[in-house]
Amino acid sequence: MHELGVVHRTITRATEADVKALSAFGVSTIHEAMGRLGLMRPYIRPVYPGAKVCGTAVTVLLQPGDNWMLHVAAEQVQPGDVVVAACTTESEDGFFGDLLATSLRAQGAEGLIIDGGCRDVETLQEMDFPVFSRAINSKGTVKATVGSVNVPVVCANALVNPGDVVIGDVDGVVVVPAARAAEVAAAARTREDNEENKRQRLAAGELGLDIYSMRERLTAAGLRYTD
Ligand SMILES: O=C([O-])CC(=O)C(=O)O
Ligand SMILES: [Mg+2]
Repeated sequence: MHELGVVHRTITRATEADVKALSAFGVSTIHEAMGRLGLMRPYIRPVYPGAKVCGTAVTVLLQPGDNWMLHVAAEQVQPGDVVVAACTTESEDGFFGDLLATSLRAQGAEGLIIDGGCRDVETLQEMDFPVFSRAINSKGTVKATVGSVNVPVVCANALVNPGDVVIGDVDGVVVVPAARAAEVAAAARTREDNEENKRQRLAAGELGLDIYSMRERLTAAGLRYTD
């Protein structure tokens, strides 16, 4: 976030196997499985219903109202990447639309996460090119000031290093450090198996109060029942 005017061409991506393992889980499960870390702020939303993405981060540091670096980033994309664009300060301009989506897809990108605005949403939906953004905004941008590509960025409150795994769905966007990807995928599997057991018991009418042995602690906390 502090290096301006730099493109790192060599990055270490999480392995394909780890990305595939994480892609089986939702954002909420992954965020819990990694110790309630890695979540972007909830103002980042899918631009159309059903948008989902999972892949390795190519990071972009944008300047406000300027989308030059997205064109620079397109050249660094490899199949399976997700472009993650942060900005040096808050900006909700429409940095991205269907032309850039066409370019990113041609390079193999899976989607875009942007702490800024996005436009051409109807076409993005037709293309099924998933974008998660902080705004939908027609306002155009210029190409005048350099930022960086593949530097560590803070995007909507989450630290993203190039090569990390980013997962987006209707619940939000979570970032898993490349070095933790296998461990987090295993923890997510355990968590999901455990949830399936709870789901069945709750559906059968058992109460959370009993499944989680809450009664004693509630009494100790001073909860009283009256008839
Ligand atoms: O071209 C731009 O500045 C952004 C856009 O609308 C597109 O990529 O289609
Ligand atoms: Mg456009």
